[in-house]
Amino acid sequence: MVPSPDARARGTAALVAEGLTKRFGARTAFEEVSFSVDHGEVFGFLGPNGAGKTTTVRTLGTLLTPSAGSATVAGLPLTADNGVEIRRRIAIMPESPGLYLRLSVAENLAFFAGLYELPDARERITRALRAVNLVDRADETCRSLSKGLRQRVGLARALLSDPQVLFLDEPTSGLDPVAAGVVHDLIDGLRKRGVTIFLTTHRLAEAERLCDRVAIMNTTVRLVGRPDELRERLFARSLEIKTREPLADPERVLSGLAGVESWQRSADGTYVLTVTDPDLAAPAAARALVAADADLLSLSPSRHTLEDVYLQLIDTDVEAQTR
Ligand SMILES: Nc1ncnc2c1ncn2[C@@H]1O[C@H](COP(=O)(O)OP(=O)(O)OP(=O)(O)O)[C@@H](O)[C@H]1O
Repeated sequence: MVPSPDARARGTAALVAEGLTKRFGARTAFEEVSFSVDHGEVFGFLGPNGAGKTTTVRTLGTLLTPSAGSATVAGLPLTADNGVEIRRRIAIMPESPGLYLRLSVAENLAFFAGLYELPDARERITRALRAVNLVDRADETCRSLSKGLRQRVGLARALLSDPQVLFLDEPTSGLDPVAAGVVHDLIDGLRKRGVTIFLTTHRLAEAERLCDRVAIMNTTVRLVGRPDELRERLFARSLEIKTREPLADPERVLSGLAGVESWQRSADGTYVLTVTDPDLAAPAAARALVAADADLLSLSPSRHTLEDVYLQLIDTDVEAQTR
């Protein structure tokens, strides 16, 4: 599971894409995609339908040949000559786990261990079943399993080869929140064991919970960073103030405060202060409100979610296209 010590020692990234592009005839699936993923990182790849996420996974996974650009996968340049060795070092869990429904869980895993020509198949299958908490379901046919359990068998299949880099394409697609939560916990467990994970998802809360960094993708990579970094980069910092009654003279109370650039009142009556320095602005605002005899209900920094960041970027793209 853990990347080979020599790869770590060389300080190579687990995954690098530089100007990677894939076209199908006149249609561009993705273009000029560049990013780098560190060993042991969980890297989220977010984007709307048709953004090129699955095609990127298939290209990095050596199933498609790029039209332009270059990449390094699990320490090896992505070339036709390296295809076999790259496939030995990685695993891809596609959106649909691709199991033989008439075979049992263990039979499926044995079949794939044979297909991948893996040594010590029996131990690997036991380890993979343990990793996804399915030891006691090993003899059940996959047909009899729920979608969530089949997804876990798919994950066990991907883990058979002890991959250095694991590509998870929409791993919780179609799962209910409880089943999705189980998959999240399993992904957390893999991260703790040092597996590098490249995760495509539509679920922004999932990316926020699981990923060290995310790339927001819409044919090309629009933004890469930690979720909190992206929030800061895209949104001005602000403070939200709720009072029991509207302020009689808000301009007098809120303008000119230390660390505050401007203020406005939102439709629900909250005062939103755009701030340059929250450490100065929050106490200054609290003092001013007390001095004005206002009944202060709450004063807190505005919380933007990764979903806000995503929608802001994707909306900008839609606007640009319709202009
Ligand atoms: N084999 C193919 N031949 C032609 N076009 C393709 C092929 N595979 C993908 N495409 C096109 O490439 C674009 C990107 O598709 P891709 O499936 O990678 O997007 P995605 O971000 O994974 O979308 P979704 O979230 O809906 O799965 C789409 O316009 C798609 O129609």
